[in-house]
Amino acid sequence: MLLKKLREEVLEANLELVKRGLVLYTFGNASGVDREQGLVVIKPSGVDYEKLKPEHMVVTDLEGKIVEGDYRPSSDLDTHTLLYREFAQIGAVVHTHSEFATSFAQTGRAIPALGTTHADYFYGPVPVTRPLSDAAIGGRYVHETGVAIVERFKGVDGVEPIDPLAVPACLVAGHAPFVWGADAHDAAHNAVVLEAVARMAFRTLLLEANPQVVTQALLDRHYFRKHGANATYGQTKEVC
Ligand SMILES: O=C(CO)[C@@H](O)[C@H](O)COP(=O)(O)O
Repeated sequence: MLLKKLREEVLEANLELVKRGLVLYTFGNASGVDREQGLVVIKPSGVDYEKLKPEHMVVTDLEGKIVEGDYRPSSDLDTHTLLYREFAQIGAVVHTHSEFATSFAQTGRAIPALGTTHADYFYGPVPVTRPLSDAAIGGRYVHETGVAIVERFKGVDGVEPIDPLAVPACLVAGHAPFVWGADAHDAAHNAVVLEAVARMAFRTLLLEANPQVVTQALLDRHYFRKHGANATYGQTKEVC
């Protein structure tokens, strides 16, 4: 059985989504990548989380071709593999339907950075993709989802490019969040925090107080603590 340790890490990340209430039934998924072997381990499609075991995970190459597995890979495989190909420094991807982040996604709204909790994890608003075209619905929806995320971070159509290491999440308009990290544990952790900051933002905006968008200094506070005082925003990325 290939990649035993990575399978266990990806399983733990999938179960963390359930434990933290970010998914129901078989919703959502997690995957991890072994960059040296160019292999992805992803959750099987439609299998109850209670029954999931490391040996149920599906192993594919970076193009999504199945290398080892008795189950169908997650239906979101194309999005995961595209993100691995385009965001060369990420080690894992998580997709959830967590309630507050999904509410922002369903309204096509980015999650604004309204506090230090947000700023400590996301170097600015958590963006939302363009709406996916009707042509994308159906067989190509999952692929188009990945394309829309990558285009948003590359700054296609004149929007500001975003460093995926500085903002490890994106809301898919009309759908839900995709989140990533250095490894499966980190990606799941970021997904949990994303839901927490989405909930805080939702309630802050409801209070209709004059939300204090965090200052550059607050964004920098954690970013340079995490990436080093000499880091330069954007240079930590290998995104083409
Ligand atoms: O977003 C969706 C469906 O809208 C998927 O993420 C499902 O929620 C989980 O599908 P599998 O990973 O079990 O194929």
